[in-house]
Amino acid sequence: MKYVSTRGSAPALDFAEVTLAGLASDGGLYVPESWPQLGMDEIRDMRGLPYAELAARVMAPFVGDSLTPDRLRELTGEAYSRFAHTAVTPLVQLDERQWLLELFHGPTLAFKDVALQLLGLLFEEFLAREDSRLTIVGATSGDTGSAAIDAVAGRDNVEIFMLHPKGRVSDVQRRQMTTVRAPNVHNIAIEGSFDDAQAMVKRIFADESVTARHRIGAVNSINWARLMAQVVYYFAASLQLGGPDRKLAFSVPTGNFGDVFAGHVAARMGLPIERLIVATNVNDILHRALSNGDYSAGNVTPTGAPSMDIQVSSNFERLLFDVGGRDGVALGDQMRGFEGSRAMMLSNAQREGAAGLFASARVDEDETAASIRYAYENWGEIIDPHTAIGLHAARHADLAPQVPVVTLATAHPAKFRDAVERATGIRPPLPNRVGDLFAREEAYTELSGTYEAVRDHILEHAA
Ligand SMILES: Cc1ncc(COP(=O)(O)O)c(C=O)c1O
Ligand SMILES: N[C@@H](CCOP(=O)(O)O)C(=O)O
Repeated sequence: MKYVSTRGSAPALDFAEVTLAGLASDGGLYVPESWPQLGMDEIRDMRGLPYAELAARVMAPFVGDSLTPDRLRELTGEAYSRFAHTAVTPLVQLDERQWLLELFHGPTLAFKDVALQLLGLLFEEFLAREDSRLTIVGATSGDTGSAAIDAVAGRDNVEIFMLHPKGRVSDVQRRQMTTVRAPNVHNIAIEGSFDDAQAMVKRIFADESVTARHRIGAVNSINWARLMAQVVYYFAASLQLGGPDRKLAFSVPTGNFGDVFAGHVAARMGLPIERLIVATNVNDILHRALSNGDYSAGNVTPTGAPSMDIQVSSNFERLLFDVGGRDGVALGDQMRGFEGSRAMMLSNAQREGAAGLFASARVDEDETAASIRYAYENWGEIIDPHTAIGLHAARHADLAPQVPVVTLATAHPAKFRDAVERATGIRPPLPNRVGDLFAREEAYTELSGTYEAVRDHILEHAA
């Protein structure tokens, strides 16, 4: 399997290379040069497999020759051994139609663990082969940071610099990052938004003063391996609810468009999916883009679902590439135009290509709180604000009544205790697996929002 850049001019790479590269050298994102196809019988045969085994089966075509099937199975077995639920991503039925796919049973309580527990192992595996080191630079609106740090803390051949927007993540999220004491972990709080942090990360990849001295790697969903691992739970949910012989819809709380793009990949591989509902908060660039083609980024508005306080959604570029004719050169021009003006209109081909599978909804702060309350009062379920946005969109989706709708429950409610308590009066306790989070000392560096300050800090502290 080879991977090509969405901007058409970076070299094609294999899976091991793409995992270590993160971002393509032309500023684009890597995607498989074609989608592996699974037949209906092949998908049916996967029913009943343990999650780690299912993961190895679904991912095998993407991994290609980079790992033997046995080694891939060993790594998925190890990656999912730390989850607190034997199903890894269990389904919970809410009523005859609505379901939750709980993705927060990993060590740091959000869906990011599903991919990052594996990515940490993949880094170790591929770096060992080259006797090489990786300097990871990442941006987080709260959840990727802790999941990535958990996955790489203490490993010899990687170090991680994680940027979060100061004051814009929950106290639990911040502490899950800043209380990890390992010599290879560096937390940085910047003035600004997640978009600012993500733009700096992309600039680091293109900055020769850094890349000449350090091999830079990515843990954000710009890294293809992140998305690949997220494809698996679409199969897991579908197989439990009658797939591939019954179509499901998925409602996905969306920020950087990684999670829902993984659903698009599952559909491209042959999994029958009725609809992917892109649920945004008031930072609604994706809802505008999908409903009227207007992809223009305003300033980020802080909300009670801070992990989705994102305007520039990296993985949307992957969708535009895939549904808009896979013309990397043209898309490169379009994306560079967007980077200059922060605005663009989708082409007709891009809009029509997306319309086949995607729908979208914008959910405001009052609706989010009402959705948390609704889940509690009607089903006794305590859900976090991100999940609540997905559930609101699921309940109001325009779908045939017989189609089951699975909302991706992306974070544990305890990560956003204040918002949940405001909506329900109940303060969800932190699960034991996060330990004495509030007794541990925090350590992080605060930097101004300038690129130079961040770059110089990395150059000064990278081993
Ligand atoms: C809890 C939670 N829900 C939803 C999202 C949105 O996921 P994505 O960025 O893959 O669209 C994020 C992070 O982005 C998140 O942390
Ligand atoms: N919500 C994310 C934002 C980064 O998204 P990623 O999936 O590209 O890593 C976070 O919590 O950090």
